[in-house]
Amino acid sequence: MAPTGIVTVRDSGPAFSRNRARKLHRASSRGVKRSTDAPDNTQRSKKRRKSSDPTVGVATEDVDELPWHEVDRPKGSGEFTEEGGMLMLEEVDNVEVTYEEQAGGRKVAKFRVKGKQLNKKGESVISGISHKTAQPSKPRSVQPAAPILGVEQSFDEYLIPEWQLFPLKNQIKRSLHGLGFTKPTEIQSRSIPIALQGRDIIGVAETGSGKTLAYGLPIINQLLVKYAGVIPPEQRTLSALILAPTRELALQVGEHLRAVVEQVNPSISKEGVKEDKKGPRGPPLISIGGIVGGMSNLKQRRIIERGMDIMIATPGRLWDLLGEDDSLAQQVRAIRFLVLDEADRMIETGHFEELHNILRLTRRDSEGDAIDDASNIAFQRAGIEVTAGGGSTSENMQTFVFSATLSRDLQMNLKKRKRGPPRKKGENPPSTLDELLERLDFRDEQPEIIDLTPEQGVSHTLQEAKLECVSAEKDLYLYYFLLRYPGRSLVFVSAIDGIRRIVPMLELLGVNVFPLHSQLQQKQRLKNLERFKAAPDAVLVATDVAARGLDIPAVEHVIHYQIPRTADTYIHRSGRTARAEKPGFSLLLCSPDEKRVQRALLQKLGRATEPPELPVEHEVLDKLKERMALAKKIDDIQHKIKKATHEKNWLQETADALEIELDSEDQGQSSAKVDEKTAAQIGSYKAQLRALLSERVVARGIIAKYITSGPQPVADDLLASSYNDKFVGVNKTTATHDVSNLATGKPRPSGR
Ligand SMILES: Nc1ncnc2c1ncn2[C@@H]1O[C@H](COP(=O)(O)OP(=O)(O)OP(=O)(O)O)[C@@H](O)[C@H]1O
Repeated sequence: MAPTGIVTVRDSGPAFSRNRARKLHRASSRGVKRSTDAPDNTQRSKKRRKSSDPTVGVATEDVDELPWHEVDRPKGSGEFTEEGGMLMLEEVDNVEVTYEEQAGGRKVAKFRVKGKQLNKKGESVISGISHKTAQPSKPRSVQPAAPILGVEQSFDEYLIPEWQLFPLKNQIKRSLHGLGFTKPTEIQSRSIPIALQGRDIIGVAETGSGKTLAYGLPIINQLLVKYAGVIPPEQRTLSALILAPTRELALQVGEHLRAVVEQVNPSISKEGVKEDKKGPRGPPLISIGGIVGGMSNLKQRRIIERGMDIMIATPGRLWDLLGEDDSLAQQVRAIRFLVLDEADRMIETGHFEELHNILRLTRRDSEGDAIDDASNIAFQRAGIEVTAGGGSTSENMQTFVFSATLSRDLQMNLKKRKRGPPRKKGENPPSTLDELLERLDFRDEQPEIIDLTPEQGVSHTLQEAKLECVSAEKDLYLYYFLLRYPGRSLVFVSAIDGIRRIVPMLELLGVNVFPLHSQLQQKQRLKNLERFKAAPDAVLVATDVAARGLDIPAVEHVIHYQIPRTADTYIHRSGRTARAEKPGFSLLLCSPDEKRVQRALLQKLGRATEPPELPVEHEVLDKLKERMALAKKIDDIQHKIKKATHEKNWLQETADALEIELDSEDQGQSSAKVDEKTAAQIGSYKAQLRALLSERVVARGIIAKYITSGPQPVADDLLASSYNDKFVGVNKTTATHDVSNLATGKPRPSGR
């Protein structure tokens, strides 16, 4: 009698339940066994369970020929005795299961042992039996690469049914499933089919709506098609150039695309066989590289020499490198995909010229030369040899322009430009962005414009609010907010000086805070971002360098410490939270002197009403004033010391350079005395602050000593941990909750 067992899968889905085992047993005349490497357990088991459905069946022929081996029976398995029960448990490694559709829509599973050589008929050979596999697209000599690269592995579409209709390679679908992206976002479902048809796209959709994969998946798909059945060369030539406005964004886009690619292609050995993650690593199937400012030149040269399929670059650094490397310039000319991510921001970052020159490399014809004498000079200066209209640009290059904020005017202009007469020579374009887009040589007669701009400009899952306070108290309100609503918070300020003041002060107050601005070294910028991402309660104080595109998981709050200069900046800053359908909160701190700017901002955003005011527990706020005053005193003194030390160093350096001796007065003996006194003062302030920070702030009406009595006994709440950790007598609530309750007129839930 053939042994009875369980078919299950090691790497996906839970083990079979007892019930399921019984049903499986019924579904197969020979009994079922346990496989440990089939990819799609859950759905497959569903099909088996539905075996009464005539269109779904499982071919079990030859199953017994697979190299099964017995494994220990789990404890309690003897209970499965009804209907014959489970007598033994077996498993098998490295078996791939594919489904073949047969007449009448019946699906039949075929089994193949991975890594086995194909015979002459393209069949894999195992234990003396043959199983048909799909043929590689071109007949090829037998080589180990074929089973992995030549044959697209099966993927059970039912695992992510909402991606089923998208003609993407199975590898991508498997990866989307692995990443948990079970359905496309709206911008993805609108863009991907069009991009796969070879069309150009201008896509506008709210922040955090998945624009990166909207353009990224079609690019990866095309590369998978290109490499199907072929071992990619060690040295790649560039297929896609993605331009992004900031270093962080460029690196993040790279990580995002790499996550999709790596899920399915851990690595390819020199022989083309897919290796285990722990095994020897060869070149990746799709190579993605980043070229950004602030990275070592040597490292970037290495990346370029190694070659890549997809390059993500900031325009400034790429233009520098193009000047040094003719072959790179030639590769850029021949790219298959050009992407401008956050196109509108790129022209704000002062890299318009570089961007414009890079775009010119991708133009097919000499039309651009009439508008472009200046860039001819730039090319000569940079030492780049470009023959206008030269034949090496690709005819089928696709262009994707994406942002959360491309004005409707601009989109209209783009349409008109294609239909209407060309602009006369000497006539200025309506805006810098229009001018930029004019440099784009869309191969498409009429690029597809997908405009999903939300009416409010910001993500539909964002709760907005404002808090009016005088400038001098913004620090206090900020500190209050961070304690009152713990969670990952991103604070935007308009100038680096503000960061230099706010960060040390919050540090003194015990807040886990990090700075991010353009004057920090690149390494430090990335390190701070990583630290911010790692701690759930961390605070990042940043300039608008962090406003665009950064996808930091679970940012709960965005605080505009100063009113942003433009509506777009407000939208992008606020878009660092409420991403991928998650809720988020944005708070505008507004002082009386900013009121006019705030009104103008709201008008630009098309808002008829102001955002609701965040309710504040004033009695708690008052109690924070003492802490804040001490922190300010300490910070002021430390700042003065730093400044004095800096001046002293400068004096000494100048004296050294002039080869003169400083007398004792110059050397600042008196300042040493001041230092001692000051150090004592700082010590005393710090001790006071420490004492205050060690106590929890107690709201009015609470008698902390008598938590079980008094006008408001709080013991029950403390036991239930429903209180805010930092404030006794104030309930744990979210800012979104408090503001929306206020808007609906419900009683305030927080505090008492
Ligand atoms: N189909 C999907 N399902 C679930 N999450 C997704 C999906 N596609 C992308 N995401 C996730 O959504 C988040 C936002 O994606 P992305 O950074 O591409 O947004 P964006 O539209 O470019 O935002 P921004 O305008 O701010 O740059 C990312 O964390 C990404 O991993």
